[in-house]
Amino acid sequence: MSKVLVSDPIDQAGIDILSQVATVDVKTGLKPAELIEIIGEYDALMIRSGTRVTQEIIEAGTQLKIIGRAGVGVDNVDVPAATRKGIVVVNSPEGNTIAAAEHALAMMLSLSRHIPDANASVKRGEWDRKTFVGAEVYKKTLGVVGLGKIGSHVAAVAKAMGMKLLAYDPFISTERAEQMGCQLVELDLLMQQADYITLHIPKTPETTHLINAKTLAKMKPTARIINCARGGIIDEAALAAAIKEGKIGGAALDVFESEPLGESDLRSLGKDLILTPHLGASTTEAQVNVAIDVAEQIRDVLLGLPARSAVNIPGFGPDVLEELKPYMQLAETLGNLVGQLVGGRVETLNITLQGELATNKSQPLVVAALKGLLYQALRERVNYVNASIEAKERGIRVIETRDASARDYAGSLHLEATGTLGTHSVTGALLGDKEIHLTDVDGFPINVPPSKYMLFTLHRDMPGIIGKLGSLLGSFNVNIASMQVGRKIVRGDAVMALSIDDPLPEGILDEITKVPGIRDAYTVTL
Ligand SMILES: NC(=O)C1=CN([C@@H]2O[C@H](COP(=O)(O)OP(=O)(O)OC[C@H]3O[C@@H](n4cnc5c(N)ncnc54)[C@H](O)[C@@H]3O)[C@@H](O)[C@H]2O)C=CC1
Ligand SMILES: O=C(O)CCC(=O)C(=O)O
Repeated sequence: MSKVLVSDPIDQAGIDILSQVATVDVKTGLKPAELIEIIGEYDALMIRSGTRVTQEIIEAGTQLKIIGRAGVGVDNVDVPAATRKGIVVVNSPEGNTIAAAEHALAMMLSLSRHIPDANASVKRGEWDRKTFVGAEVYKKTLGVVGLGKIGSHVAAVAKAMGMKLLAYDPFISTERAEQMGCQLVELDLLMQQADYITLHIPKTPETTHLINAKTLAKMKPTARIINCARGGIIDEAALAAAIKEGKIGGAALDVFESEPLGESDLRSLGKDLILTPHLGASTTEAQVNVAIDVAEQIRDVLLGLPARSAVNIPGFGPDVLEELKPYMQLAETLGNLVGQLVGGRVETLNITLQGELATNKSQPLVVAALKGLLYQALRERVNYVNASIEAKERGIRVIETRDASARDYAGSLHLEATGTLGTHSVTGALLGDKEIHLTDVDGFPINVPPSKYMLFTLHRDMPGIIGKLGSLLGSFNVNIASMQVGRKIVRGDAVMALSIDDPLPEGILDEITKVPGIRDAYTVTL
């Protein structure tokens, strides 16, 4: 049975799902060295933001197949290191969207009305109504930095509260922003004009200290900034100074450059700064959502199925996967087959997407074909995550072509591989949307379903050759399940595709190529 380590607090709903297919150990609060020591036993690791999955931990995770982040941000996982090792990294892109958006809105209102400090003063026995005079958000301008899932929800609620909306997001269109009632502007303008600024962007090298002394200096002295996205997007020292010097109206932070927050100037600032301990996703609903979402993906991957939200398998979104699922196996089978026909080192793989596939997203099919192609070399070590990297590292050039005019089948794939030993090609399609058929080998039309053990010959189409091959195989006790010849002209060159019940015994290939008329023979295990 597989083993899953859960190293951060995860809702029981997720543990229950994992327990259907694996032994689950919940060990929270592990130090990095402790995690390194035990991670080698586990097939999957499930985390929240508390565990930092470094390259060292990934290297030690020799059995790891998947890392599941029960949340959105995967900045606490060394994703490139996981990808190199073929480990799938999944997250829950939507499970905590509402929770994080509502936390940002709560921060905005709390800041405007000084709720945390007013509450603390009443609890101290005071009745101070002067210090805590606030400001309305109605008709004020909210600047949303990052108009993705969380930013959009914040914008929708803020609009309903009567706020004017500016947005900065270089990756969305003006039309999309307008649909959400936002005017898309540059960051500088947003910083200058907004009364409230809320950040909803990932932490990347480009967004680290995006908000710094210079950008803070552009804000109105009354404006307030909220960060419920990631620590480090705001330069904390510059922010503390700006608040202390009264250069801005205030800030609310849920996330910090280093978590848990240690010694910091931020702790000593008064009512114009609100701090929460990374609570954006901490609602009962969100924790159930993300635990189920990620646990289901871990379960699926452990069962050999694809994950719906893998962050390191480009182009494998759930909608694309659903559409291409039947063709993925076709691409993988053809890749495996052509790799074995070519033998040796492959230098170039030409992939032609034909018919209806010509208009589809092709990346998953290319990855599946490469996974098949590399199977002989890497066996179980190649998967959808690392197939492209492995191909690149082996110097395999991938050329993609589209041919919408090919109409024999709704959609078909043609793979041509060139290696040090020569060039071979295979074409395949789906019958009845499901059943894989080989429709062409080396330019010769055939129509056979692939089987586990196959023999292909390139021969001269002449009387007696099939009989001779049949007798030879019989003399080696090889049972033929099916056989088909593909030829272009009568008595010209031809290809024979045989499905056999067992692997070919040693030495028989040489005997086959000695049969007069047979030029080449290839045995394949799929
Ligand atoms: N405090 C908490 O507990 C939580 C924090 N988060 C964080 O919130 C952030 C946003 O999450 P989602 O909305 O789900 O992500 P998302 O991927 O839906 O949206 C992010 C948006 O940021 C934009 N963006 C990327 N780089 C940018 C840049 N340099 N400048 C401006 N915009 C840029 C993207 O185009 C996208 O529209 C993430 O960092 C996530 O980790 C998410 C959930 C809970
Ligand atoms: O696990 C958590 O509570 C943090 C959530 C978060 O920051 C995220 O989903 O990106």
